[in-house]
Amino acid sequence: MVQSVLGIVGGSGFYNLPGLAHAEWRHIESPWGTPSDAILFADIDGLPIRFLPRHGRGHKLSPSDIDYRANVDALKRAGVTDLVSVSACGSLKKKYKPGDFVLPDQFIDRTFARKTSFFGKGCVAHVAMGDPTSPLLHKALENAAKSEKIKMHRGGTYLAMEGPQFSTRAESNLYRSWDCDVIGMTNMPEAKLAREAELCYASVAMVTDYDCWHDDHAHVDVAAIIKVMQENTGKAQRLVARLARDFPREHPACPIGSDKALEVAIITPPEARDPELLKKLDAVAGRVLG
Ligand SMILES: CSC[C@H]1O[C@H](OP(=O)(O)O)[C@H](O)[C@@H]1O
Ligand SMILES: Nc1ncnc2[nH]cnc12
Repeated sequence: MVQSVLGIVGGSGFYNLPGLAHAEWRHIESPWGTPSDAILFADIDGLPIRFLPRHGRGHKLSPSDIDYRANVDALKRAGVTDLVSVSACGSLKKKYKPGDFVLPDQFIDRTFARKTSFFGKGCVAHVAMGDPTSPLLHKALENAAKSEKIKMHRGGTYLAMEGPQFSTRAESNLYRSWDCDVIGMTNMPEAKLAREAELCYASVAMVTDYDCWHDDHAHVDVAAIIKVMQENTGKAQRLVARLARDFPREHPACPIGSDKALEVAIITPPEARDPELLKKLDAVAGRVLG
């Protein structure tokens, strides 16, 4: 049996998880770089929780400066089996209002200045990304939202842009014409790397604004985002606490195979693999590389 360890990546405005038992910030080293911050080790009703503030406490890292590989690797080293991202996002449709929570089940990656894979020269792997999020995590998050009376929309496409500037109106309308639902700057390559690390992944996208396409709303700015985020953070913390209390203590096998993603992904044969790269892959791919 594999014990569940719930990882939480806190986005803008979500830098701490107060009131947890046995809470302790621990620095985890990663061969991939420097994680955004120490990881808060704690538990809720006996379920181990590992919390990492994505931009660091004090919001010191922009979306392009975050070392997503180091973050996912450090969370894997900290024992995480299931990873929930909590993010601020802009709404690309009228039906998603500031304060609403969305559970995206698809992503479009428009980022271009980030390291997107643990694999490469000396060990090539191609993981499946057709279904990038975990249906079991979605169900658990939906139930937690229901119990906490938080409005949540299940499903939708999250457009990940590079930033740090917000979109032009032409870009925003382009993404709307692609039928995207919400926009943010961080869930890619995070979701790809979580899959490579065989972590079940889900993102809670908390709507803070209507980006810049909506005639009846002012264009997005950070002050407005912070205001909505302050209202949202309490809700997000309640959601996480409820999710943890009701979470299965034994990690259930992922119905879409996220927790076994590497079994059918590595194409480089053992004799051709680079030993230096294999050393760095000890946490994310140790299960299959031995
Ligand atoms: C502070 S507004 C823009 C910023 O907020 C979101 O971050 P996160 O996903 O970590 O909550 C968005 O993606 C941008 O990075
Ligand atoms: N409109 C927006 N675009 C990109 N990232 C965001 N994060 C919050 N609102 C956003």
